[in-house]
Amino acid sequence: MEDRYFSRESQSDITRMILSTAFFEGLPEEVAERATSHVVGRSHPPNQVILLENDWGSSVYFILDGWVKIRTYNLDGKEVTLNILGKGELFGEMAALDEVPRSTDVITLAPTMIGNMPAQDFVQLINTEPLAGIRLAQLMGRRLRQVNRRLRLRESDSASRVADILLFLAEGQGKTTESGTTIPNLPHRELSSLSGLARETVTRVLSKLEKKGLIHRDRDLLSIPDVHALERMLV
Ligand SMILES: Nc1ncnc2c1ncn2[C@@H]1O[C@@H]2COP(=O)(O)O[C@H]2[C@H]1O
Repeated sequence: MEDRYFSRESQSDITRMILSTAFFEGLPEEVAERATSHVVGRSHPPNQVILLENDWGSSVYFILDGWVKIRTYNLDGKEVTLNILGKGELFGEMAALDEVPRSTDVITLAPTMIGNMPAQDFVQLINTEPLAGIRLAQLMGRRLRQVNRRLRLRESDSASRVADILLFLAEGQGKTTESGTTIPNLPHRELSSLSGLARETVTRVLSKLEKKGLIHRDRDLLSIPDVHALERMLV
């Protein structure tokens, strides 16, 4: 699939989608509209590199649809998935705020639509709108909590570690419906890389969780009827 810039006519859709993300919730309309006035929407095929570790860049990215993986490599050259971000999340804020190179690679995992905001507009927004600063601090706090929890569970059993991964996907992009919280039904190799467990182990644990009624799966979605029941597994 070719990259495709959205036509001018759909720019208002892009703006609407960005304004409906959690980051902009509660911000004065005129402030949010000014901040997003230079955003360019772009759709990407799966497995497209959006950012490369150590590159310099000048944009912050809002995921409008689809999902991306945050990837780095360990000293043996093995790929490590640090996180998977979905619709409504943003990335690229670290280099934008610190004026340092990108800290990781970011790659699409599915057809993904992304809004690119010039870093200077993002920084200006954070500088002038306290609520935007709080939203950013909340987002970074959530990501730090997730990393801490993953470190704490490093030596735990495989069921706790798979539950942790499902929970943090739910925290980032879960949608709550009547049947619980739903997240994308990601390929097991991605959950394996994210949890540090073998793919076969992930497959086995997911089947057990499904038998116990802790998750349900269909082709594209995985639903968690009771998030607290999964939380109780984190030992
Ligand atoms: N552990 C993580 N969880 C979620 N996002 C991350 C994590 N590490 C890096 N990122 C994002 O990946 C981006 C890579 O480019 P930046 O360093 O500009 O900003 C980074 C963050 O937005």
